[in-house]
Amino acid sequence: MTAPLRIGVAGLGTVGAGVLRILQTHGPLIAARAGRSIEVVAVSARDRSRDRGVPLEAYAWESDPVALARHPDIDVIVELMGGHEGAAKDALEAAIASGKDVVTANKALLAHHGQALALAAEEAGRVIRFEAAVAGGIPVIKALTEGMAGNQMTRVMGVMNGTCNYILTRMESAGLPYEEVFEEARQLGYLEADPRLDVDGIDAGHKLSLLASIAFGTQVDFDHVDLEGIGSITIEDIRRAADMGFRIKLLGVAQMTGRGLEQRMQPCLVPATSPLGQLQGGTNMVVLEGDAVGQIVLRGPGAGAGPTASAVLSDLVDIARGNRLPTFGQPAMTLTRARPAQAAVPAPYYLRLQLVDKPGALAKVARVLGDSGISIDRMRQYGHEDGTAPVLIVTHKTTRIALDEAMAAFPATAVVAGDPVALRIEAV
Ligand SMILES: NC(=O)c1ccc[n+]([C@@H]2O[C@H](COP(=O)([O-])OP(=O)(O)OC[C@H]3O[C@@H](n4cnc5c(N)ncnc54)[C@H](O)[C@@H]3O)[C@@H](O)[C@H]2O)c1
Ligand SMILES: N[C@@H](CCO)C(=O)O
Ligand code: NA
Repeated sequence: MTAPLRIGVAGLGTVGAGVLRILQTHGPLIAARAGRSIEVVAVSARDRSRDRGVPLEAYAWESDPVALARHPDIDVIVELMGGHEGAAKDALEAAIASGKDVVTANKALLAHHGQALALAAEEAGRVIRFEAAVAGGIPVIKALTEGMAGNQMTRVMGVMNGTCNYILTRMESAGLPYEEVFEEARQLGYLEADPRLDVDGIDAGHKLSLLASIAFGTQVDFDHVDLEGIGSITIEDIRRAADMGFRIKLLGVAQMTGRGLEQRMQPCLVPATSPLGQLQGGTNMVVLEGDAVGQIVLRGPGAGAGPTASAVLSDLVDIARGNRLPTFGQPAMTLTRARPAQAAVPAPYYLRLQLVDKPGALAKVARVLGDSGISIDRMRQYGHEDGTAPVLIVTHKTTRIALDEAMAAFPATAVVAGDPVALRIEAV
């Protein structure tokens, strides 16, 4: 058998401990598959004494992750610390500079510095692999980079933040408001240390930007992901959308349009009967569309020790086998800088308005929409409450610009109470 692949693990939290557990329990199985064993030489974390439920005695301890990255007896650094600056970035750069391959679960770091790190790795003849960083245990990077290598990709999309999907589906099933379910998610330990990463769509946006790079051969461009979180989604909209046959999801969509690369991570309505509409709880789903194969739907756990470590192991086995893929599916120097699309491809929208009970109110709203070139597909009015009635409108395809123009004109009609809600309906 070939010499073992020697690894150093930086970060021994949920994922790091999960990786050690798999290596400790499945060592022979993995060695048989990889053609060589994977041996942990040294580990690093902040607190040496903490009980992680896995024995650490067999490994050397490095208190400094950068020193670990420079360790002379290590071939691969597995970075599981997190954060897009500081220790994680320093450790990756040090690893590459000292001739090591890298496996990481750190979507934030790659979303911010992916292109520079990929260039540095390729110049040094090293690889960076990050299956765990996007949709955790779902082998989506592998599917895209290898399984779909013969396709011109047309669209990638998905629900890639389990916490947000948990919150939205729990609001619907328990009939609870956002604030209450958010608190529940916090108590269950689902939220990132900074919950804005989850609920503002940032974490999912990081993941989308990485998929978009591979799918479209473009440099990672997280700054141009159009981000909108789930904080303003109300139980009322979840219920009304359900009445019209939809579910609300924090959905990421990336597609190359005639006007440039569109990247969006925002709450959208999807048909309740579609695979995305059916997705419950903390599960992730990624939809990959290629011109030759059509649509592929992948569903599975996007977080947690086992699923995320499973993805890390897949990268390690690849490296052990000598499968040395470019970071983003093609050499980093050949990735183009995408022109960001200024406006999203037109789509139908869901509009919820609180209409004042006056003769001709509906006609006034319809006129405003018509004046902005928006045509109505379906409409539903509910019973009056306190002199106003909720009205739901599903439009035909329109642009967000036209919709914003119409919404800006609503106050002048004096028949729309409060702020209207507009959500895009995604064809999935
Ligand atoms: N937890 C998940 O389900 C999940 C899923 C996908 C991706 N990820 C990613 O995996 C990475 C790790 O996540 P986690 O949930 O295991 O985190 P965690 O907070 O449980 O563990 C982080 C570990 O890194 C160590 N660490 C952090 N900063 C350090 C520093 N400056 N120096 C030395 N050690 C340091 C900590 O001591 C700890 O052992 C992150 O990038 C995260 O985004 C996590
Ligand atoms: N906070 C993330 C963890 C996995 O990246 C989620 O909820 O999906
Ligand atoms: Na993955």
